[in-house]
Parts: sequence; C-alpha cells; structure tokens
Amino acid sequence: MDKKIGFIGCGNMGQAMIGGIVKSGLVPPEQVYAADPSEQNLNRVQKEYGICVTQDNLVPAKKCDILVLSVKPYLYTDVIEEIRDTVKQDVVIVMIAAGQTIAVNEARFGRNIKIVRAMPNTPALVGEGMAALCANSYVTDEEKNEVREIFESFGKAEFVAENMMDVVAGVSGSSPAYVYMFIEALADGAVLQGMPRQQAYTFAAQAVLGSARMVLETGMHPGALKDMVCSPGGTTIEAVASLEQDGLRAAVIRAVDVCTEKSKAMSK
Ligand SMILES: NC(=O)C1=CN([C@@H]2O[C@H](COP(=O)(O)OP(=O)(O)OC[C@H]3O[C@@H](n4cnc5c(N)ncnc54)[C@H](OP(=O)(O)O)[C@@H]3O)[C@@H](O)[C@H]2O)C=CC1
Ligand SMILES: O=C(O)[C@@H]1CCC=N1
Repeated sequence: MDKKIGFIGCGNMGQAMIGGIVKSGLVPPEQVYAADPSEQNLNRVQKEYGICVTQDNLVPAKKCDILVLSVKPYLYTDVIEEIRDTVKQDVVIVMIAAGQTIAVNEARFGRNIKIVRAMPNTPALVGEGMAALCANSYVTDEEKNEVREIFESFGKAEFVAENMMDVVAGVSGSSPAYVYMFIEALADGAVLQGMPRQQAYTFAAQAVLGSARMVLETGMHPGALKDMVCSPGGTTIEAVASLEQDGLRAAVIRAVDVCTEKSKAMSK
C-alpha cells in the first residue's frame, strides 16, 4: 500500500496495530508514524519496528494519508482541536476509541472530513485481531477498502452499521480481557492439581486457541462441538454441570451486556 499511516497515541492498542501492520509487511516501516508524549513507548516501537516516532502530534498529522486516533476517548476533543488545521485535506481519520461517534467528531473537525470508526482488539499484535468498521459518506469505496486492508493485515475486519459498535466493544473489543481471565483460571485449576504454572498456561491457552479455531473452521454450532467432548458418564460432563451450576454462561452474558451499555453511555 502506497500510503503513510499515522498513529496519535502509541499505547496498548496503538502498539498492537503498529506491530500487526509492520509484521504483515503491508507498508514499509518508514511509512508508519507514531506520536506520543511517552519517550519510553516511542523508543520501544522505534527499536522493535523501525517506524518514525515523534512527540509532536503535528508530524503525523501533516504527513499521513490515514491517521489513527489511538488516544483515550476523553482526549479526542483536545487532539482534534490540535490537529484539525494541519491534517491533509483528504486525510482519512480512523477513530478507535470506545463510545466516540462519527457525528460528534465530524462536528469537532468542523468540515467535511473522512472518518472511519473502528473497534479493534489487542490480538492484532499477533495477527489475530477482530475489528468492526463503519464509515461516513465522505469516505470512498476505495478508501474503505484501504482501511479494511490495514485491519485485515493483522486479523479479521468487517463493516457493520454504526449502531453495532457498542456491542462490538462487548463481544470482541474488550473480550480478550475476559478470555485471559478464563485462561488464568484454567491454569490455576491445573496448578491446584499439581501442574507447574508455566506448563499450565501453555495447556490452557492452546486449548482455548484450538477451540476457537474449531468454531471458525468447522462452522459447527458451539453446542455441538461441546457435546463432542462430553463422553456419557465421563469427565467433561462433570465439569460442564459444575460450570452451569456456578453460572458461567449467565456471568459471561452479563459481562457483554454491561460492557455494551458502558460503551453506549460513553457515547452520550
Ligand atoms: N486497549 C484495548 O484493548 C483497546 C483500546 N481501544 C481504544 O484505543 C484507545 C487507546 O487505548 P489504549 O491503547 O488502551 O490506551 P493507552 O493509555 O495504553 O494508550 C494511549 C496513549 O496515548 C498517549 N497520549 C496521551 N495524551 C496524548 C496526546 N495528547 N497526544 C498523543 N498521545 C497521547 C498516552 O500517553 P501517556 O500514557 O503518557 O498518557 C498513551 O501512550 C482508546 O480510545 C480505547 O477506547 C479500542 C479497542 C481495544
Ligand atoms: O476498555 C476500554 O474502554 C477499551 C475499549 C475496548 C477495549 N478496551
């Protein structure tokens, strides 16, 4: 891709996306820019990925064709105020913040600005991200495809209606955190039964990875895949019955629901 891609904010999500883009070879590292106040963050990405780094937000604003606003949601007002007179006329702004709507941010730019709203997740760093995208009417189909290509360079990406973005936060933006809790708990269970901790993380994480791939690659219903593991009178059904009793499903459904509601509340 012959485009310069910039990041304003180079924390957890910015670094995950930068890592994903550079590792995929979508653009050479010298076409990727990151601005952040933290020298430590900048040194890390500069050393690891060889991209251009700066503490001045106006550098990527001036140079980049696609500019990702990867700062915390509450900083959007100030950052847009800072960059809006410097960005290229036809720049595509990619907003990844939870609860930041296209309409509110169009108004902050105060002109017809191209905006793609996205909700990615940190597994982008290892090429297994999941992102939802939506765009305003100023973004051309070609530009939508370019932005999709960026997100697909480190995982899967789908365009959705903007009113789906809150639930995307609940089901894939935030859910890596719940999955890590599940992996940690699986490993704790194994440690309780005598397995060394590091080995327990490998066994737990590989079981989760393999199960996720079974869902995606076989296309089978998750319930049918679960049934294939449960031998009658065997070990698994003991564990499944115990999880049902302890409310695993209800807890997870509630977690996705409160996360989605929080994202909706942040939009107001
Ligand atoms: N983390 C995740 O899994 C996901 C996050 N997001 C979204 O990504 C955005 C960033 O989140 P995350 O990466 O977790 O947050 P982080 O705090 O890890 O990263 C934000 C970075 O922005 C820097 N920063 C602060 N002020 C400015 C400024 N004025 N100009 C430029 N950079 C600045 C921060 O520096 P300092 O620390 O020195 O303040 C920090 O390095 C959020 O809006 C979030 O909603 C979306 C999907 C998933
Ligand atoms: O916790 C948050 O608000 C961000 C958005 C999705 C994941 N992390």
